[in-house]
Amino acid sequence: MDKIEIYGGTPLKGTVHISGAKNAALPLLASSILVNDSVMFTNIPDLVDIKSICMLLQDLGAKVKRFKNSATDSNAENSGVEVDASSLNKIEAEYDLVRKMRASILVLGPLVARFGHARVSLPGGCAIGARPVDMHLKGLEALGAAISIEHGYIEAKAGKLKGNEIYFDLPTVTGTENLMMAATLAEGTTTLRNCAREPEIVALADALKAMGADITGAGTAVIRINGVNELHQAEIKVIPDRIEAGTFMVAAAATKGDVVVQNCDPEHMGGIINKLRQSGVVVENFENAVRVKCPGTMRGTDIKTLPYPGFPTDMQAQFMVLMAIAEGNSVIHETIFENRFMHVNELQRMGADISISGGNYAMVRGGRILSGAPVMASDLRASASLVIAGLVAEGMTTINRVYHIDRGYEAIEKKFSELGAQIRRC
Ligand SMILES: CC(=O)N[C@H]1[C@@H](OP(=O)(O)OP(=O)(O)OC[C@H]2O[C@@H](n3ccc(=O)[nH]c3=O)[C@H](O)[C@@H]2O)O[C@H](CO)[C@@H](O)[C@@H]1O
Ligand SMILES: C=C(OP(=O)(O)O)C(=O)O
Repeated sequence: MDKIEIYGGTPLKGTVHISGAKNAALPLLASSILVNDSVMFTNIPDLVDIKSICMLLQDLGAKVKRFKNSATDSNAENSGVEVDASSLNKIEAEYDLVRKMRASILVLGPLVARFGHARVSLPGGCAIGARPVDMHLKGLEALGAAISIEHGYIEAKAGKLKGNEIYFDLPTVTGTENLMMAATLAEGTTTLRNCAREPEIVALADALKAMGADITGAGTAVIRINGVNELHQAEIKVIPDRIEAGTFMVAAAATKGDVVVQNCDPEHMGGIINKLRQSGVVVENFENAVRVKCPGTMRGTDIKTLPYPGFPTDMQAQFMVLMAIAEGNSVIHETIFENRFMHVNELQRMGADISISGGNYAMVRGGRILSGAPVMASDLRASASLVIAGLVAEGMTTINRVYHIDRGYEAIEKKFSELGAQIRRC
């Protein structure tokens, strides 16, 4: 099993190029199921999760081709994917493919919308929490699908889906995406209320519109979809990964470096930039880039994870490292997932002073000097936090189980090496 070794203490310096967003690319690739033709996607990151969804689409019968698109992308290697779902001939997403990645649930809405029938393995929980899909299922029922759960599979049957009013109890990202995709081919109008407002949802709505869908309101709490009979060919470019960008920004600040994070959208990163500035980090915004420097002492600042545009839960673990070394105390309140502090024990092994209270509060006593240690990655963003801790720590850190990181960070060692870090995979 791969490990990452880091010899810490070097301030990061230079420019890093951000890849396409995993959490935008996954629903986009799933949306190709809605089209009885081919759809071309560019700026697709080279990640294990992308391979997983491509394998799932292929297993359903779609033709999936990876290609390079050096004309539009800076990371030309493997950056394009063409999906032709006209040959799709299976409506069952099997357990062996779904268990690799929760986001496989995103094929449910498109399959029912196009074929009136889908069988998708229940994705189950994961290291960060239970992660139910009840709102996805209630929404599909409201559109007229009969849902049953048997033998670990969700079965959804419908004639043609019919537009309806759907109110989400909580703003769910993949739930909003699944229902938005399902409603594009439903008869009549669907109104989704209390929607998630993440940039990835706007990106999906824009892509569906380019394919011929009639959608308004994406990025607000109310999305309206007038169903159309069919969608058509399109070429879609994936938006930059705001979480990858945020991870490099935190790493730059934590190592007291000076880094230009290129190919990102500062508009999507307000929550992250705000907290960095409150901690005393200098962040300059440009049109498609930010520059992060940390000339002086960093201060602890309290953080509460919230749905977008609030501070993202996917940046909580990385920020905790910054708070552990900043002067003063801070409280980190995780409100989205019930079990997203798995990195705390590992950070403590490196010298961080953190205690958990009430299950979802972490009290971080800052001003600590971290020291390298062997640590274990438990999930994707926990792995990223351990990489940042390793970059800051004195001496050698070895991160085990780094397969988690390959789900969501393209060429992470290469990108950090190019900024001067002493990091290698072994
Ligand atoms: C592939 C992808 O885009 N993943 C992101 C997506 O996950 P994902 O879409 O799974 O997360 P949700 O937005 O659905 O989860 C938000 C909250 O709603 C709850 N919930 C969700 C659905 C449901 O049917 N019932 C229910 O109770 C969840 O347990 C959680 O407490 O948004 C999360 C929150 O920003 C991010 O951390 C993930 O990186
Ligand atoms: C939790 C994440 O992803 P997923 O929803 O695919 O598990 C993430 O990207 O941090």
